[in-house]
Amino acid sequence: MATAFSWKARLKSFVYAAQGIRTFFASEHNAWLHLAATVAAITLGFYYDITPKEWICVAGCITLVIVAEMVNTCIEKIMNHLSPEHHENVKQIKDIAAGAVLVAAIFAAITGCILFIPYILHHYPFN
Ligand SMILES: Nc1ncnc2c1ncn2[C@@H]1O[C@H](COP(=O)(O)OP(=O)(O)OP(=O)(O)O)[C@@H](O)[C@H]1O
Repeated sequence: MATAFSWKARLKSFVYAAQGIRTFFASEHNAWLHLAATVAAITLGFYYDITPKEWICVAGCITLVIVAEMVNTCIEKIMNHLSPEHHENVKQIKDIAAGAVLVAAIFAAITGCILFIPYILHHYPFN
């Protein structure tokens, strides 16, 4: 039977999720790289005064990559916990999860180039 709805329980879930985000950024080296890329993209966005639609693209890319990395981290931790010994299936699972992050990061990098290169060329004409 479902338990009764409780705002206190919902608030607790929110706090636990925030703890998860804090743990991710405090302990994962890849998270620091994503954070550095995020700061760079936001700085460029303000510097070139990009449009609201372009901000949505930037925010979407940042979110996509960070969410992919968080899910990848979860999969790594689950596999390390359940199957610490070497196994070919574990390798495939971990590599596919890492590949998902790479796909997201390539998409974000391509989007960043399409978005920012015209601004850079416009502000610094080389000819
Ligand atoms: N238990 C395991 N069984 C088989 N292969 C594994 C196992 N653990 C890791 N691997 C594989 O070994 C390689 C290196 O994994 P490892 O997690 O050390 O590096 P990584 O992906 O760079 O990790 P991190 O992002 O934490 O630095 C990857 O191909 C991974 O799939």
